[in-house]
Amino acid sequence: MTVLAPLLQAPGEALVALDFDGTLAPIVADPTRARALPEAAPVLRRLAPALRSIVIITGRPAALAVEYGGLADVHNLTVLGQYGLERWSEGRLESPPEHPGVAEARRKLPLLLERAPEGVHLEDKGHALAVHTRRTAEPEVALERLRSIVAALAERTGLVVEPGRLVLELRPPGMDKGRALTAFAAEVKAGSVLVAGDDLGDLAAFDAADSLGIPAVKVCSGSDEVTELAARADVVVDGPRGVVALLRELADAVAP
Ligand SMILES: O=P(O)(O)OC[C@H]1O[C@H](O[C@H]2O[C@H](CO)[C@@H](O)[C@H](O)[C@H]2O)[C@H](O)[C@@H](O)[C@@H]1O
Repeated sequence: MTVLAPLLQAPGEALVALDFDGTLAPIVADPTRARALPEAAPVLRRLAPALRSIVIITGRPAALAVEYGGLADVHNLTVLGQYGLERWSEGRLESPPEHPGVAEARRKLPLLLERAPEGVHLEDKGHALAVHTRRTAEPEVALERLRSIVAALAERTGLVVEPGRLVLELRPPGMDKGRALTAFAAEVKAGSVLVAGDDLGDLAAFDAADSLGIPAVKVCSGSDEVTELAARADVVVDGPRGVVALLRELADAVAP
């Protein structure tokens, strides 16, 4: 029996919740160059009318995920960006005022990173700041060295640290992918859910899927970098290509 069986009982009530980087878009060294696989948008366009809804829950700014995903013309799609702070749907973006701690962290981080290993780079997402180590000579070592510096700054600025794939993000508290998924599933009255992710931030969405009280399928977009999700997933697929193949299998079943 296919792992998709819980959704196939009543596809019109099914919610598909997807992460972006590492799930729809292959991981690359420069975050500005990440793009969803070209097959992703067409399969979502095919799937969306047959399902209750599709939601992308990402650490990216919502508008950027739409742009990098080529998703602007996918209807019945909502993008919850910045771990749920932002919302994009049908071309409309809702974004809250900036947390004051972000401005303070933005001012202080450059000085704190002055002695960081060569290749550490800062991504300013407006509502959050991401410190990346992927482009350093020893990314894991660099990440460990920066952990306490970033944690101390989070403490001083009222932000929280969101760890991810060779990245430490400083972002506002109060929202995460689990809360975002729980609220969205209730809003659309989902009768079943498929949730797919690759990174530590997606664990909260896995937890939420298990607590919704509806049939849930947890999909790990597998990688050598993060192993925690595989242990919790119903199925592990081969990175973004595997995720898109699974979505195509779903589309073939519900929107032939
Ligand atoms: O929730 P997501 O959609 O998975 O976004 C999480 C973070 O993804 C991005 O960083 C990751 O992907 C980069 C591009 O492939 C890669 O270079 C980096 O090492 C990864 O951590 C993004 O840059 C962050 O802003 C997102 O929050």
